[in-house]
Amino acid sequence: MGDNVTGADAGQVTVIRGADLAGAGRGDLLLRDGLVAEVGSVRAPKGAAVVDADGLVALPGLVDLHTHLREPGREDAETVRSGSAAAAAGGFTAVLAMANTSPVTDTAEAAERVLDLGRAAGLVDVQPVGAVTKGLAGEELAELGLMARSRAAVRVFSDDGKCVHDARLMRRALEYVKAFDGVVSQHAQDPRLADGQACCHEGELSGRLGLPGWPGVAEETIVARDVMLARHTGSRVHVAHVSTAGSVEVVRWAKAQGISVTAEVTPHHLMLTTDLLTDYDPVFKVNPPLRPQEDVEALRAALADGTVDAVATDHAPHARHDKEHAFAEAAFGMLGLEQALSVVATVMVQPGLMTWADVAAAMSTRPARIAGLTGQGRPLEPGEPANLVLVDPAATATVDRADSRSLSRNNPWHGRELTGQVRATYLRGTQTHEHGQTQQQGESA
Ligand SMILES: NC(=O)N[C@@H](CC(=O)O)C(=O)O
Ligand SMILES: [Zn+2]
Ligand SMILES: [Zn+2]
Repeated sequence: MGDNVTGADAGQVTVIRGADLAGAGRGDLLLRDGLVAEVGSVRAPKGAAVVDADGLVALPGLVDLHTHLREPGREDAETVRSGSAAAAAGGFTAVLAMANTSPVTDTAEAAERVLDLGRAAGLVDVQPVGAVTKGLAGEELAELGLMARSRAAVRVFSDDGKCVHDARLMRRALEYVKAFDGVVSQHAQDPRLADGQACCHEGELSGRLGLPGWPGVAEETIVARDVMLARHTGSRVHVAHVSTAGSVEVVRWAKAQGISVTAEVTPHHLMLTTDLLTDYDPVFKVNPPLRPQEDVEALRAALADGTVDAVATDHAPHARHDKEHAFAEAAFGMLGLEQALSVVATVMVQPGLMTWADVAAAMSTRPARIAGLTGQGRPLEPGEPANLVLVDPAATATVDRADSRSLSRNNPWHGRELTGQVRATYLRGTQTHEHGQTQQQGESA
C-alpha cells in the first residue's frame, strides 16, 4: 500500500489489535461506520481489516491549532491538499488553517472556501481561522460574527504573522467573540520592540552575528497586556507560539488568577536554540525566533505541568525562492506537521517529562477544546469518532527533507535522528496515512 491512502472504503471495518491505549492499558479497537464501536478484547468480524498494533501506542487523532496551508495565494509553497497529506502523515486528524493567505480569510465566504477545500482533500478536518482585522491590517475588525455564523463556524480568530497591536481593537475583538465562545489567538510581538526586520533572539549572539535583535520582552509585554484584557472582558485569549520563560511566568500567574488564557508551544521552540543561527542558515529563521536553552527548559517544564496547554506546529511552508536568501532577507517560518509528534516524543516522553496520556492531552484533547471542535480530541471509547493515530514509540529515524508530503522543503529537522514514529492515521475510521506494513487482511475470514 502507498504512503498516503485515500478514497478508502467508507464501509470498511477495522480491528486494531493489542495497542497500548495511552493510559488505559492494552486493548483492541473495532472501528465501524466512522466510530470506535468496541474497545477491549474484540472478535474480528468477517472481512475486517486487521492491524497488528503490538508495541504501538494509540492516541486520539492529533489536532493542530496553528497551521499555514498557503492556499489561496501561494499554492507553490503549499496547498490545502498537500498540507493535509503532511498533516495526516504527522498523525493529525484536524488542523486550524491560519488566515494569512492571499486573499486573507477575513470574510464568511473566504472561510467557507477553505473549509470546502479541506473537505475536498478529505485527509484531515481543515478548520479555518478567521482574521481579527480586515486584511490583517490591524485597523478595522473583520466580519467576526459572520464568520462565526457561516458554515465554517469559525471560533478561532488570529492575525497571525502580525500582532493585534492596538489595545482598543484587541479589547473589542475579545468582547465580540465572547458571544459565541470564540477565542483570539495572538501573535504576541510588539512591533515597536521587535519590528519586521528583527530576526534573531536579542542577546550577545545577535550582536556578534550583526542580525537585528528580537527581545523576549517584545512578546512578554503583549502577553501581559492581553491577559489583563482577557480578565477585563471575561473572554478567552490564546497565546500563539509562546517562546520565552517570561511569557510562561505571565501565563502561570494569569491562570492562577482564574483568567481564561491558554497557550501553545511549537516543536521547534521545545528543541532548537538560537545558537543554530551561527551558520546563517535561513531554515532556522522563524517568528518568534529560536531562544536560548534557558527558555527551552522553561517551555518544556511549562508544557509538562500544563501551564502551556498545547503543542501547535506553526507549520510554515515557504518556496525556495522566498527562503533561500541571505538570512536577513529570507522568509520567516519552518515546516512542522510531519515531525511534531516525533519531536515531542524525543524531548518530552523519552526523558520522562510526559507520558503518552499527557501527549494525548497536549496534542489532541486540549487543542480540540480550545478550538471548539466537538468531533475531535475525543477519548478512544465506544461511540466516539474513530479519529486516531498509531505510534511506534521505540522506532528511531533520521529526518530527510526530501521525504516530505509538503510542497516545501524548509525542514529544520533535516538530518536529525528522532524517536517515536507515526505508523498509521485514521479519520472517522478511514485510513489517511500508512507507513510500512501494519495491515493484514481478513484474520478470521
Ligand atoms: N512563524 C513564522 O515565522 N511565519 C509564519 C507566520 C507566523 O506564525 O507568525 C508564516 O506565515 O510564515
Ligand atoms: Zn505567528
Ligand atoms: Zn503562524
